[in-house]
Amino acid sequence: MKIGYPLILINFKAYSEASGKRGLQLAKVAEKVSKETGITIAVAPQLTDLAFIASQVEIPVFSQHVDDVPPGSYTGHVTLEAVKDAGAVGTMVNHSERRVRADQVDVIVKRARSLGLTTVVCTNTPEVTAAMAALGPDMVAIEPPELIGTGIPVSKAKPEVVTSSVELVKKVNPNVKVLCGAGITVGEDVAAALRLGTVGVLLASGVVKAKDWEKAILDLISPIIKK
Ligand SMILES: O=C(CO)COP(=O)(O)O
Repeated sequence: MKIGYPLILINFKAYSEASGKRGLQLAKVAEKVSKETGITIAVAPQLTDLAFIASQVEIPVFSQHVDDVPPGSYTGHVTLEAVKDAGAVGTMVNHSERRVRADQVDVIVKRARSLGLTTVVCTNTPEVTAAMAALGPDMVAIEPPELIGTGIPVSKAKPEVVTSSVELVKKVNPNVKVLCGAGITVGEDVAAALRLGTVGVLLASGVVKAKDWEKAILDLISPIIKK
């Protein structure tokens, strides 16, 4: 499954609005808009819904988290192999709501690469973004935790955090793509994020909690749809 840029990655988190059947409905809406516009819209459903959703849509599906353990006697853990078997194209790592240690990120990124899985490592400051970029993920997603869920977009409230993250990643590992997230809800927030040098956004409540998912997604991508 090809991931194009700019990328819109919708994190369903543990929101009841996007779990079970509703999660599939939202993924189908994302797929519809992606197919109609040619913009890559990826989804990160709850783990319990991942395999079912991945089997029903032709857009990239990510896990929200994985553990740094191999298959084996690890009760309650989530392995990279399991999310790959479930149909995921990749995984988020170290989200501020599901932090893991840097040494675990290192193991996960290396093992994901060997399995052909795409990694999006979440970070909270430019310095942490640089450190995580050094581990060689496919993407980093800079998300100041204090803005998450506020509707106050990082790309407008803290543009300097985004630009310094982009600049540091260019220095440390220019192969790593930079996303940003936290408070992103409308097209202008996405346009601002792209102007700051990112190649996409990671978001949740602006879509998951919207009354009209299709309208919310179309608004988000309105600045990037080929005129
Ligand atoms: O945590 C986030 C995405 O992973 C951002 O959340 P919001 O889009 O709800 O601010």
